[in-house]
Amino acid sequence: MRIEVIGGGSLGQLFAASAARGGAEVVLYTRTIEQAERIMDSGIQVSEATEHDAWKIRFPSIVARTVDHFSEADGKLRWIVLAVKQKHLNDSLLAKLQSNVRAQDRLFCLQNGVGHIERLMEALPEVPVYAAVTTEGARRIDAASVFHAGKGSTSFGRTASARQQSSVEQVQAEKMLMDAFGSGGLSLTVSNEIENAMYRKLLINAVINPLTALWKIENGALLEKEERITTMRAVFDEIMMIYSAAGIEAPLVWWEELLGVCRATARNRSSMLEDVSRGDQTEAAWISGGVVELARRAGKQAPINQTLLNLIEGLDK
Ligand SMILES: NC(=O)C1=CN([C@@H]2O[C@H](COP(=O)(O)OP(=O)(O)OC[C@H]3O[C@@H](n4cnc5c(N)ncnc54)[C@H](OP(=O)(O)O)[C@@H]3O)[C@@H](O)[C@H]2O)C=CC1
Ligand SMILES: CC(C)(CO)C(=O)C(=O)O
Repeated sequence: MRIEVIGGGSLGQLFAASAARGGAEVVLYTRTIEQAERIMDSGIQVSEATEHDAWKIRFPSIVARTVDHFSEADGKLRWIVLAVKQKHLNDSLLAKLQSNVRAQDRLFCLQNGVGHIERLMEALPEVPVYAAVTTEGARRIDAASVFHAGKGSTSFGRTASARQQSSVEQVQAEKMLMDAFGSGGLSLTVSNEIENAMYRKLLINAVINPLTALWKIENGALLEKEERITTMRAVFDEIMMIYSAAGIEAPLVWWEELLGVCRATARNRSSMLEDVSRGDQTEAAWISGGVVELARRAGKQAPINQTLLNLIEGLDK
């Protein structure tokens, strides 16, 4: 089996290096030639937070090329791990996928937020598209090294509109993927309710990310002031109202779980705070904007999430 990872950032380096460590044949596609050459020369180093340890994976266990070399598979089972950000999923990358990804391939999408799975399924109607929801935390150090900041797990599955009776090939392909990543140190499980995981993660990101980015605080600091908790609750309640109108099952215990994520990631700077601090485009359009779109489709308004989106986009360069 071959695993091809598109995007050599934080998650891309972690997933590519882990799959290679687990014995899969791995190709990592980078945006720049400099990064591909650097990885071919020195490999990828992964620093583990928990083990105070670092490990390295080198050519020939891992091959790096620029994304211009991404092409059709040679008939072998191929998983394509899409590890770019939402903003990178532009027409040019979609066209590249349309030209080179076939029905026998499988697409594994790690993006936070919503909207991308529908878009990919529409662009690639023959291809099995899997949504992946991960609690792994990774931070790119440089072109060839990554910090595995938080050890988590990843659920993956096909959304209801695409889910069919599992074929033997599908079950085998999913098992091979789980085995490869499992041997490399990443825990993956197949989920038959991936939407539930996606909407739970969307809610967590839609509350934590814009507020931490606007207030310029670490995740744990959200719990330090009454005004912050009251604001979080207002965003949470609006999303729960929209989920209910959209027919999305969302238990109230998600509030406690959200507070738990703030505690568990207390010293983290959210990805949106990081993007805003660097002056980069954020994923707000697919997070707060994703909530606004869900509301629109359910015939509801989302004034709080719309305002958060405007505030964040107003900051963007
Ligand atoms: N990091 C994390 O811990 C987590 C991230 N996620 C989600 O995963 C997704 C990826 O996040 P993350 O890894 O942090 O993002 P990064 O910004 O670290 O990585 C994205 C990478 O994609 C590369 N890229 C952009 N366009 C292309 C292209 N056309 N072809 C090939 N490579 C390209 C970028 O290259 P270059 O640097 O050269 O521009 C960059 O290296 C996001 O949607 C995020 O929300 C989810 C959970 C946890
Ligand atoms: C869970 C959380 C909020 C952790 O920081 C995250 O996913 C992010 O920063 O994007």
